[in-house]
Parts: sequence; structure tokens; C-alpha cells
Amino acid sequence: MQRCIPVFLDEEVVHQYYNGYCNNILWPLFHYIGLPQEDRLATTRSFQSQFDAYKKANQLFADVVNEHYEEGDVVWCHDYHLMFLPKCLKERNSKMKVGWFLHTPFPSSEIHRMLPSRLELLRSVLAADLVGFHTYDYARHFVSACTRILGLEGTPEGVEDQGKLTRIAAFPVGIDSERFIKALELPEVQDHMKVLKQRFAGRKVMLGVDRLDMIKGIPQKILAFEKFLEENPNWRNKVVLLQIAVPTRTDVPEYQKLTSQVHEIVGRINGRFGSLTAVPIHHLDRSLDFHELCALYAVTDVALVTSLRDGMNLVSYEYVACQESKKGVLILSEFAGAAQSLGAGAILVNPWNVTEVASSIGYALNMPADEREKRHHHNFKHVISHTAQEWASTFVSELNVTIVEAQLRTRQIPPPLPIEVAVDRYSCSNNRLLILGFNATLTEPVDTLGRKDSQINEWQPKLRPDLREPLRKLCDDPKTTVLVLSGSARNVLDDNFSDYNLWLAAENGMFLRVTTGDWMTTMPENLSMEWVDSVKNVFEYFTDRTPRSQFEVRETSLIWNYKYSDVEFGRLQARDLLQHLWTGPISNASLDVVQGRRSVESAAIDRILGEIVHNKGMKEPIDYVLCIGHFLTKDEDIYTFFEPELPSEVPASVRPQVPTQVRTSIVGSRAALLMKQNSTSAVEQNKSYAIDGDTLHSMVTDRISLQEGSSVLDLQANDYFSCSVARKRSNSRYRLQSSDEVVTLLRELADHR
Ligand SMILES: O=P(O)(O)OC[C@H]1O[C@H](O[C@H]2O[C@H](CO)[C@@H](O)[C@H](O)[C@H]2O)[C@H](O)[C@@H](O)[C@@H]1O
Ligand SMILES: O=c1ccn([C@@H]2O[C@H](COP(=O)(O)OP(=O)(O)O)[C@@H](O)[C@H]2O)c(=O)[nH]1
Repeated sequence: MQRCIPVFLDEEVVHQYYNGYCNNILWPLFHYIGLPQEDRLATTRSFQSQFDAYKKANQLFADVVNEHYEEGDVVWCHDYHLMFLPKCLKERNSKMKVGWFLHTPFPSSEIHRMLPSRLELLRSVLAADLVGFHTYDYARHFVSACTRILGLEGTPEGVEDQGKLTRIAAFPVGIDSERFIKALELPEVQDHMKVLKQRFAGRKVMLGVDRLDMIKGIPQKILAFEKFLEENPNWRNKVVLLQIAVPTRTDVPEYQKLTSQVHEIVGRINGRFGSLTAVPIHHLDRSLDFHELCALYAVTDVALVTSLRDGMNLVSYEYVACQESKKGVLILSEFAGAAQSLGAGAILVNPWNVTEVASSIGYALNMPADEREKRHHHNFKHVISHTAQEWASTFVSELNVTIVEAQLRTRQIPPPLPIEVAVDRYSCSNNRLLILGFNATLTEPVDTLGRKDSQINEWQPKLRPDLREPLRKLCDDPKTTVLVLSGSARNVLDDNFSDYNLWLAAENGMFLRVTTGDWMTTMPENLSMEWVDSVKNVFEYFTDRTPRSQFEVRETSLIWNYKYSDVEFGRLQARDLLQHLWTGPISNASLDVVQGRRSVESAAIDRILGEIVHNKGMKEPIDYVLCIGHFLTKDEDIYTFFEPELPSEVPASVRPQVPTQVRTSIVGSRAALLMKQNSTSAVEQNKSYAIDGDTLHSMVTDRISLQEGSSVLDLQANDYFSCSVARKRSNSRYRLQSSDEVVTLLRELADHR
């Protein structure tokens, strides 16, 4: 064999892996046949050992790849046999370019859910950079399995997990059409054609070419042909079905049973409709060589493809490629991937509906020449322009593009915070700002409190006792301003921080308070709150009808949260809810609808900064910022807000004008819908604006200058420390592993010399 490197598997692994897990579990499941039942129950017991063999075999493939891999190589994993391979490869080398393509259908997530190893398989496929399917439907099913089963976020581009995007797309395979078209000119093919024409002279020939697999619907095809003969006695001696049934997976008992079943039906029908000189069905239990196959494709009148499920079905493409002169008719199952590309020219059928298939056979046999020509033309154009070569090069170039894009987009794994440096720079600075997140930053780690993300409970965060002392010291340092920025409500922050001299920003900055003063709302005075009751009604209505969704009334906002609901249903309901709001209670109100993906914190920080500078009467610019937190991905913009290269002042001439009106942004979040009153800063009451990062930025920079022309920030790159806590990937410059490390850091800052 040339340019191939074998992977050797021992016999027991092959049995458990290939016959067992691949062909007795995954293949039937992916083709909607389901998991073993009744006589296949033994498989259920041996499921785990088969899965272990599957992983082992995949690891062996990975070992061989690793042995031969050179930097820059692209590794393209194929099919359900190798779903574990992307993970094995990436674990060893995260920089390897890995693609994975599935040749079979990917079933509805309801089917995939049944698989005991459903999580592991999805996760390992997601390790790839690009995941491809034959059709958009299969890709959609896969994304849906990832959102429903793994709880990940599906985006139009793929599936996102902790800032890492796996791109998911459809790449319909094609054939090497030139090879088939050219083969028809070869003398050996011409010879075969001559023989076949003579053999079937005076009769129309219908062709079936399939592996003898239950998913190909061979018994259903033969039964439909029987029905056609039954109902059309005039055709009985004028048509023949030539069925090539290529033996496959002959070690698997189900395939052995299928062979006997097909033989039995063929024998019965031939006995019923055959004569001394001819039989209606020619059934061959063997494969043909390429030239014989091309000749058959070229001389037959109708191709009958009745797959119950089929990833693509290349036979239908090959038939079309060989029919330029005869313009035969293709009857094609709507359950084959090919139906999506050849649907325009083929007669599409539901193979389970024997009556429909029988009447389609009649329609095809009687089809006038001009209609045959038109239909063939459609399909031929597709087959010659969507070739296997084009498919492969599209996938590979897409994989390369995906990797470049991912590098730009993926949140990196930041290095550990250099605590010594952070403390050292802190010591040298004169006006410091410490922005501290609350949950999982100043509190105990979330997990040790037994709280699971998927559970709804009344857990209330509490400041870690070992942080009290360092926090107090920091708050009492005149050169330091401490701000606790949290999504929590005001009472939670009051309970924890009232005794400290610091700033509190509750509900993601909707409320602001220096602990020596009162809470400031961002609400303008004399606001009409007439909208609240009617919006509440709408929210209540949807809460009742969306299991596990929650509705919360806060002072300036109403929140409908569907993060614990079924992801897709929640999204649909959210969309519907919005429609109700726009057309009803809020059509004339001065309100924003903020969807959870919006970055409320980063918008608020501008305003907060302004308030602090004003309130403290700062004379010197802030020259040190430490921003640490366990912020949600959506709120991570806070880390980049302070990056010194960002312009800190936006000229008035380029500020966007935002009208005071209802705004929305559909970002496809599963988190929450937040309705809030259009808000203005307490010191900027004349302006009303919508929560929008850019707009807020320009508005606040308007008012947070210390004096004419000088900026509130004088931050050098090495005096800015953004740091995520307990997150692997982040936009922050640094990371701390846990709130334990936050304790260490704050202690050292507090005790600095
Ligand atoms: O190796 P076998 O057990 O004999 O099986 C042959 C192949 O069957 C499957 O083919 C799929 O890929 C085709 C091309 O993408 C597609 O048209 C068809 O619908 C699928 O069934 C299987 O996925 C391959 O791995 C096997 O080699
Ligand atoms: O005697 C035969 C019959 C079929 N085929 C080839 O088997 C493939 C079948 O592919 P398809 O996508 O239709 O279904 P699969 O068998 O892969 O599920 C086609 O390329 C056929 O040309 C073959 O090589 N010899």
C-alpha cells in the first residue's frame, strides 16, 4: 500500500471495537435503529467493555498519528469509528490542527441521548477545531445535542465551551465525477454495456446498488416492486429489478439475518411473477468491479435508492454521472443525505411507504423524455460541480481558516498573577483602584458550598472570614479606593460590607454606594413606572408556562431568568416574550430590554468611575488598577476596559447619538432577560441613555476628567493587573486559581511596605 500507514489492532479489540461498539451500537443508533433490544440485549451488558475497546483503538490511532506528525500537518479524522480521536490528539498536542467529519447521519439529540457514553463522545469530538457533516440537519442535530446534553452554548458558527469555539458546518461530499464519465469511453466498459443491453433487450431495467445493510431499505424496496407488479400486470414481463447487494459486516448476526430475509422475499416474488424464461428480480450477493458497475449505471432506466437513513449515498451520484446519454430517472429516499442535493431532479420517496414507492416506480417508467432530460440536467450539473476533490479541499481550507480565526477569538489561558510584581507596583503608586468581584472571589469557592450550577437554591454569598482583616487595611489606606462590583442585590452587599470603607456596586452597577453614604440609583427622578404592572403580567404569564424559569422584581428592573429551563424552549419563550412586550406594554415606555449576554458591568464601570472621581474629589489621576473577579464570560469586557492602549477620551464629534427609546439586542443568550428603566447617572440627570457599552463610554468620559484636558487615568501597562479567579480561559491578563489565592494576594497588598 502506498502513502498509507497501517494501525494494527489485535483481534479481540477489533471484535469489541469494530463489530461491537462501531457497528452494533453507533451505526444502528446514528441511523435511528436504536440501541440493542431483545436478542441484542447481550450487547447492553458488554457495553462498557466495548466502549473501552473503542477508546483503546482510538488511542492506538492517535499513537500512530503522533509518531508521524510533523508541525503544521493537518489531521482529518473520519467517521463514527474515530469519535474519540480528536480528544486523544489534542490532549497530547493542543496546537495540532484537527478536523473530524461524520459520513453517517447525526441523529436527533433525543436519539443520541440514549447512548450511555453520550457525554464523552460529544466532548471528544468537540476537541476538534472543525467538525463537519454531510447536511445542515445533521450539523443542527449535533449542536442541539451539545446544548441539551452538555449544556453548552450553540452559536451560528458552532459550539462554545469556556471561550473555546468548535466550528460546526455542513460539507456535502461528492464523487470523482470525471472518473465515471471517462470510464464510459473505455472499451471494457463498452463491452459490458453491449452484453447488458442484449441480455435485457425489450425490458426496462431498474437498478439497485447497496451494501446489504438494514439501513439501505432493501426489503422495503423489493416489497414496493412487488406491489408495483401486483397493480400493473401489463409491466410484469417488461421490467426487471437488478439488485446488487454487496455483502458487508458479515460477522454481525443482524447482517446475517438480513441476508436470509432478503433471499426469502426475492425467492417468493420470483416464484410469484417469474416465468420459465425470465424472473422479475435479479439479485446478486456480491460486489462488482468498477467497469461492470459503470456499465450498469449507464444502461439502466431507473435507479431505485430506498435507504431508511443514509449519510449521503454516493450510488445516486454515480448513477447520475453515468446517465448523460440515457437520462434515466433517479428515485431517491428522502432520508438519504443526497436528497438535499439531488432533490430537484430526483423523485423523492418515503421508503417506508410502499404504496408511494410503487407508484413512483410507475411514474418513473412512464416519464416522458423531456421531463427525464430536465430532471437529469439538474442533477448532472450538481454532481459535476460538487466533486469529492472540491469537498476535501473545502474542508481542509476551512479547517485552516478556522484555526486562524480561533487564535484571534479564543480566550487564552492567562499566566498566573505575579503576586510579587503586583504588590511591588502597588507600593510605588499613589492613587490606586481595586475592583473586586464578589462571588467566588471574596467568598468561599462555589463548589465547597455544595451549590451546583444546575440547581436552583437560595444560597447567599458570604465574605470569607480570613479576608476581613486584609480588606479592612486596604479600605483604610488613603491612597487606595476599593470597589466591590457584583451582580448581587444591595442587601447582600450591605450585609457583608457595611462595616468597611469602600464602594459597592450592586446589580451589576445599577446601584452604587460609598459605605459612608446612601445607595444611588441610576434612575432619573420623576420617572413614570406605569409600565411595571403590565410588564409583570407578561413575565408572570411566561414564568407559569416555562418550567424552571424564574421571575424577580428588583427596584429598577424586572428579570426573567430561564437559565434553568430547557435551553431551546427557554430561548423560544424568550423570543415570544419579547414580541409580547414590544407590541404591548412597552411600546411607548422609555425602557431597555437587556438580554443576558450584554455586558452590563463594562458599561457600568464608566459611570462608577465617574462617581468615585467626583465624590472623592480626586486631584491626582489613578495610576494603579487591580481588577479581579470570577466574572461571567459575557461580563469579561471589564478586563479590557482599562487596557491602557484604549483611548480614554472620545471626541464629542464622534460620539454616537442614541435616542431615548426602546432598544433591544438579540444575542442569543440563555441567561436572562432584564428589563430596566432607562437610566442616567445621578450627576447627569438631564441625559437619558440606553445601556450600551459605546454610548456609556462616550457619555462618561465627558464628565470624568479631573480638569480641562487631563484624564482621570494615568495608567502604564505594568500598573494594570486584570486577573480572573477560578477560570481557565479568560480575557484577563492573569489568573488566580481560587479565592484562596485572592486571600494571599490581598494580605500581601495590605501588608506592603
Ligand atoms: O466498511 P464497510 O463496513 O463496508 O462500510 C462502508 C462505508 O459505509 C459508510 O459510508 C458512509 O459514507 C458515505 C460517503 O460519505 C456516505 O455516502 C454513506 O451514506 C455512509 O453510509 C461508513 O460511514 C464508512 O465508514 C464505511 O466505509
Ligand atoms: O459492487 C460494488 C457496489 C458499490 N460499490 C461502491 O460502494 C459505494 C457505496 O457508497 P454509498 O455512499 O452509496 O453507501 P455506503 O455503502 O458507503 O453506505 C459507492 O461508491 C459504490 O461505487 C462498489 O465499489 N462495488
